[in-house]
Amino acid sequence: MLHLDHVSKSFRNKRVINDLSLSIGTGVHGLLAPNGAGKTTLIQMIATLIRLDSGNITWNGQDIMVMDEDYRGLLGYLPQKFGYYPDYSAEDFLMYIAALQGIGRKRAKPLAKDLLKTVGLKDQGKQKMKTLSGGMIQRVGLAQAMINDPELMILDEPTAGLDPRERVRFRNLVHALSRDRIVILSTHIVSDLETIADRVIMLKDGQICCNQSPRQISRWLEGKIFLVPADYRLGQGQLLLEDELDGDATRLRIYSPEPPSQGQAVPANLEDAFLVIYGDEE
Ligand SMILES: Nc1ncnc2c1ncn2[C@@H]1O[C@H](COP(=O)(O)OP(=O)(O)OP(=O)(O)O)[C@@H](O)[C@H]1O
Repeated sequence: MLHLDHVSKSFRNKRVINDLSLSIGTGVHGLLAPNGAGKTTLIQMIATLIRLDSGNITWNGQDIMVMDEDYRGLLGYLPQKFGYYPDYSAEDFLMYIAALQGIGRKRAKPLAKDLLKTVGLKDQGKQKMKTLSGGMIQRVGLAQAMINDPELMILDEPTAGLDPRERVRFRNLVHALSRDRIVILSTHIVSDLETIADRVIMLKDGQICCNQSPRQISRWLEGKIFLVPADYRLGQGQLLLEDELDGDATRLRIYSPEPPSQGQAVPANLEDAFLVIYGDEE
């Protein structure tokens, strides 16, 4: 169990993470927030890459900074921009990562092959990294994060820049690999989480403003999302979520705490929640 206790972090005078407390158990935890909300900062603190200004982070009750290498040994991490050698083959790159983790060559070779198979790159192991597609490179990134069979895996915006097909593939892989471990996946793409996240954690003003399952989130918005005619004028407390094309006609998808004078209630989704929570931001 990972526990964050009253964690704060500022850069210059800007408080990015503000007295944040959070407990995380097994399963996929989606960290969902717009760009600049502090996802990477939070993740880098959990990965011990940057220091907290105050508060502490514990793993099963022990301070992660005190655990030091023991903690890093159970951590798998795919950073937002993951550095690799373009002229290394995927297999050599994984062997190199294994060596950094103190895994001997004899064990590393079958391990690298095994991981490449797991991420669907069995036939690309000998290919140079620079010849792989963006989606394939991210899957190698996932494989390197798995090299020590981590109990805690952190993936920072892993689907950024991937095409929709690769995104779905990556998402399914993460889901398959999440059994019996904690996965923290940061994203600003709602669809990355809708089907695979056990919990969706949203950040606002440096704090957690939502920590629920996608189903709980939909229930929270039940009876509050409506389709109304295109000429509908929004009243107080109502929010325009998006224009929806319905046959030839456009209708407005709105959030309304009370039923509007006209229109029809529709099931809520995670995107609605994102727009309701961050609707007042740029
Ligand atoms: N090393 C740093 N020095 C100064 N400011 C920083 C530093 N790191 C982050 N920030 C600022 O902290 C805020 C949060 O950044 P962070 O990268 O954590 O957000 P994010 O939610 O991960 O967004 P993105 O997806 O754009 O990276 C931003 O305003 C950013 O400019």
